[in-house]
Amino acid sequence: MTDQPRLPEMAESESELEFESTLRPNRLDDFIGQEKVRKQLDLLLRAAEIQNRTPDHILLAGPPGLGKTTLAMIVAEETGQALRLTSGPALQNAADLAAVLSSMVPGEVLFIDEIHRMARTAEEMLYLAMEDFRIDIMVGKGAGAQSVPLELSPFTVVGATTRSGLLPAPLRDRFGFTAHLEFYQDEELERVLTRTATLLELVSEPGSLAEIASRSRGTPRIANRLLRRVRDYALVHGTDISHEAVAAALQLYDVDERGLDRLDRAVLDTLIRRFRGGPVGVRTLAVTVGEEPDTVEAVVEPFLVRIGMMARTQQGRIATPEAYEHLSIPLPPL
Ligand SMILES: Nc1ncnc2c1ncn2[C@@H]1O[C@H](COP(=O)(O)OP(=O)(O)OP(=O)(O)O)[C@@H](O)[C@H]1O
Ligand SMILES: [Mg+2]
Repeated sequence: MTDQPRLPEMAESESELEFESTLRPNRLDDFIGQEKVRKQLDLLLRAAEIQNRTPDHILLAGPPGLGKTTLAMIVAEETGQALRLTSGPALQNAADLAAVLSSMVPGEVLFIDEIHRMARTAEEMLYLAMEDFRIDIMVGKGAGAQSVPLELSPFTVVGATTRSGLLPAPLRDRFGFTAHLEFYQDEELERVLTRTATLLELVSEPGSLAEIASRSRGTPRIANRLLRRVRDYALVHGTDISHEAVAAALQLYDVDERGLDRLDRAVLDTLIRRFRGGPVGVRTLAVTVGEEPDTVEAVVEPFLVRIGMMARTQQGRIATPEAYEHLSIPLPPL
């Protein structure tokens, strides 16, 4: 899916996807961090098990790389049900969704990634399916077209979105539970990296994984990616995952001490130099740096806001004094 908000710096390749899937925890207990969401999900799944019914529909919301797909797979694993994968962009009309729904087995977990990008007609069919486990299929064309009801076996929808604000309220309301994934603490990312290092049989100097964690923008996917680049460096230079390897590899890939990459810095630099620190709309910023607005909105902005270098105002985005300081640009006189 090329137009999905992409993490900057390194595009996803086939091997990247493989790498990610080998690192996905399969059980809720192995999922690191997100304490609250884990407890909420655990309760929901256990209650359903006791009552011997399919769990409520679950919406997973949050920025890319925080574990939405991983959690969807865990839901299937924990309930012992089959997982069916589809995505918003693949559901371009009601017929696409009808084809998926009519072929589901009872109890199945239907994972709809990027659910905010579904076609409107498919969305309307999904409301009905989620609520009543029933859809109306149109048979025939033109004046002779007829709507035929089709009963479905109960199933659980797990939707994932990086932009829950774009979901129409009626669709949002059909989910019994919405999990809001938060950025991870450095200490949690260090645990993610320790787990990855063990799986990849890497030897690391004390503190070096913490160093990578602190530059990973609160995101497990980025932490794992950076570790992979450091691993490359260590491999080529015949070292362990040392502090020196971390520093050298991250410098090579333009990741600075605070975890900002080239795109983050370009956005801040544009905001400060071209727009005099703002306020400016996030889309204008994106177009000016030549990046997809979705990427800037879903990936860059949340990170910069979180680390206090960008602020959102009614009029648009502004650069904070921390941003000037980080880029070594003098603050304008008041
Ligand atoms: N809590 C976690 N513990 C361990 N590993 C994690 C955790 N969350 C994510 N990961 C790892 O990070 C990678 C990205 O996670 P995942 O694909 O689930 O993110 P996502 O939220 O679906 O991202 P996107 O919005 O881009 O689809 C995976 O390889 C997964 O192994
Ligand atoms: Mg995903």
